[in-house]
Amino acid sequence: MRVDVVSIFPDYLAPLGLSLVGKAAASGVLDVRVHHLRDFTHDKHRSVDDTPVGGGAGMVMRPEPWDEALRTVAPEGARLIVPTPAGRPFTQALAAELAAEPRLVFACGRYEGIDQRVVDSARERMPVDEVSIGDYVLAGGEVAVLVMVEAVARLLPGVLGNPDSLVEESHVDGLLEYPVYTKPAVWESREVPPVLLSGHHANIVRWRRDESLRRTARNRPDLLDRLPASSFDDRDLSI
Ligand SMILES: COC(=O)c1ccnc(N)c1
Repeated sequence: MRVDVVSIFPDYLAPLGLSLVGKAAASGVLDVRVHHLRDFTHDKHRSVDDTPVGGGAGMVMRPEPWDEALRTVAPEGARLIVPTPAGRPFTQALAAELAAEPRLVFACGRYEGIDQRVVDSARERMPVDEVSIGDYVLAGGEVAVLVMVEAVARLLPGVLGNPDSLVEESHVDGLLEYPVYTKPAVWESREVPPVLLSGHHANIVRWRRDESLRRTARNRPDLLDRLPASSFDDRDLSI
């Protein structure tokens, strides 16, 4: 997968060279390229923003540099992702969808955002998703790109040492993941749940599902509402 990121703060994307994503890039599974938006300006001041039409506070990012950048960086076949608080929610399902794409381009907005005509124009050439990583506002899209690229990269074949880790994790089966424990069996008088030491696989599986349901009911009851009734058996209702 090739990933291109356009930003006025390219250094913000340096963490993409580290850890899991960095290893994926080094192994060739991921080809990450960061571009400075100001390289697509032609005035003396390399300006990328201007005052909002219709008034209002702040500045809006000009269409011309963005259009040139995206036409240069995002050829046919790429999928454009625009991080914005006004976007559709970024979810594990969307991460999985994006992980199947051969080429992603991320446009990092700053100020009050990018002139909407840039997105409208790009939509005539490629799939465009305006995506939010949560119900809060950031100073720019760069942090959201770090989040999304990591969530996508870890799903790519060969990136995670043990792909089984992807099977039982939060949001994969619609539930939050169960609590995990390691040695020692007793730590500061706190015991690991005995069932986990029982060696009884079926009981361990049952206990873990019960804990997933309890954690989901406590922290994300909205997720339970989305699950089909067939996801639950009679025992679940007693939790
Ligand atoms: C400037 O971008 C943002 O503030 C942003 C991007 C993606 N998700 C958010 N929740 C905010």
